[in-house]
Amino acid sequence: MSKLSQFRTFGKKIVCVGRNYREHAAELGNPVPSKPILFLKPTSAYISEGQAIKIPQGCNDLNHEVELGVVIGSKAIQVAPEEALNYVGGYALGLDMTARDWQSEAKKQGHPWSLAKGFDTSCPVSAFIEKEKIPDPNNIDLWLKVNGETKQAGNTKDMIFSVEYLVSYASQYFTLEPGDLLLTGTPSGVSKLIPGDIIQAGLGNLISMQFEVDK
Ligand SMILES: CC(=O)CC(=O)C(=O)O
Ligand SMILES: [Mg+2]
Repeated sequence: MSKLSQFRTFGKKIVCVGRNYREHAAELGNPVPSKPILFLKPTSAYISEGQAIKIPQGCNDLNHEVELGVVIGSKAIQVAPEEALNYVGGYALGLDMTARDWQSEAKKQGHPWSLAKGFDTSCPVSAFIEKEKIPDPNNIDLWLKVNGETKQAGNTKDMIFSVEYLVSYASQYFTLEPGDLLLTGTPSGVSKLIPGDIIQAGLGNLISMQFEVDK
């Protein structure tokens, strides 16, 4: 195994978990899942601070979803939950930007969520966070404000599936590689954004970030 403490970067595939908080599943009228719901975003979805979030053409209900991101540090293939944290290289804060109107339509039609979740700029991320700075990823606050008003305030202790379980589960199906990002699902409070909105989000007192929705 590589030296995880030397791992500093990310930017490869984005594996996302859906409905990992009961209150978020409830606010969208979705059932609580019995196993993790996984979907992917393309690497073209990444943006970092200083870049604007673009509302994709034709979307009328762009939502924010603040999420703990787990950065994979070494190749993980079918790892057990007990071993899973050994494959984590660090963390990041991520936004799973969602075209909610497109997602609702896709759900009705039984179609994939790729456009609703994977459009350009749909994955704003913070800087890399050292693994040692988050001794317990299953108990950390995450928050999001829009134009200074708190919209989301949660804690990863309310996740249905733990970080260990999610890394293990995803690794049963996808080889997780160094630099991959696992977004662990959003707490409740998602809301509609409009051009010019300023999003601020943070992970405990560790890190915060700001993104503007393109005017
Ligand atoms: C309903 C969703 O959009 C699922 C999702 O991404 C989540 O974080 O939960
Ligand atoms: Mg999400």
